[in-house]
Amino acid sequence: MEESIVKVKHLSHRYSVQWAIRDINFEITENGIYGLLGSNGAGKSTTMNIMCGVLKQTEGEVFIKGVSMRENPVEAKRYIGFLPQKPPLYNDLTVEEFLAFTANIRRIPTGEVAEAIKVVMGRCGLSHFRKRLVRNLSGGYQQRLGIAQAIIHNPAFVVLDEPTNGLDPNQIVEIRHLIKEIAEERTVILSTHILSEVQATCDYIRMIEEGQVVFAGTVEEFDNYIVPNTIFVSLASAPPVDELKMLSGVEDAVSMGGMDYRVNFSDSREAITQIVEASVTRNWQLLEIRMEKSSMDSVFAELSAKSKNR
Ligand SMILES: Nc1ncnc2c1ncn2[C@@H]1O[C@H](COP(=O)(O)OP(=O)(O)OP(=O)(O)O)[C@@H](O)[C@H]1O
Repeated sequence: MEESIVKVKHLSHRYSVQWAIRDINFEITENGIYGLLGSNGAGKSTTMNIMCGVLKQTEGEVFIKGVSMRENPVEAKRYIGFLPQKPPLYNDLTVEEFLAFTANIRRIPTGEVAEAIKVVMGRCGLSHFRKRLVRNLSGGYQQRLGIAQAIIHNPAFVVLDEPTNGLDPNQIVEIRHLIKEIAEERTVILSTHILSEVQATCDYIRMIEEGQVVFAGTVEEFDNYIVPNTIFVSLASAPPVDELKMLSGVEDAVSMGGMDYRVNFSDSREAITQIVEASVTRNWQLLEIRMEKSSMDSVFAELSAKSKNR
């Protein structure tokens, strides 16, 4: 049996009267970068805080490497590195001092602290700034330090809550690069409400909306979830849609109003060839033909609407 890295079972949480998350279930058994995607207030931070043991759930269980976070929090937390939405940095310490403080909290044996700091500063590109006060680091380097404190004890599982939030475009690229590097050796789960973030960084997606998981799969599956690959066709002299449906390679066609059609195909090359040929011989006056891949944004909008209509 594959070893479970993290298992979330029937997780629900209520702040006073309102449920923030309701019956969240998932299991991660393979390394990779997992995106927890959802709009603001969807329940991402609540889920991450519970997974990392900084918030106690109302119902359900979280297991990290088979260890219950509720029953054995100290042991479960050994396997986790966590960068909360607001990085827990101390402005008046230098980078090195802050990492020494973190190493202590993480119970790294005294004799191993210096080496652990050196390794993590190298990994996160912080070595040049070891003597700099945290307050004097740029936003991007503060985030690097936030990631460094999350991995200093070499955890198998790293949780990053909105790791690129508030960074400028260059810093975002650098942090994404760093996340990919640290994920080479471990499982990373990151939250974001930005679709392009998931596309650029993640292998898998869990989408959460109004406290419930509405999608779980690979980024590619997510992209194709609602609308399968189709062909968009625009014909100035629009024929009845049935004529398109009769063409070989075409499985179905719908009129989108005016001159536009969406065509489902069994064979894309055959369908395109047939449409182009027919538009010449039957004088349909082809204006445009292109493959359509559902955009992440449209999938996101549809999934959000679906979860609201449930
Ligand atoms: N401490 C709290 N007390 C009461 N309600 C809270 C608290 N923290 C979060 N909530 C509510 O719980 C719901 C989920 O919030 P959560 O912060 O988990 O969402 P999120 O997906 O991380 O959103 P964001 O991207 O805005 O941080 C929201 O409706 C939020 O208002």
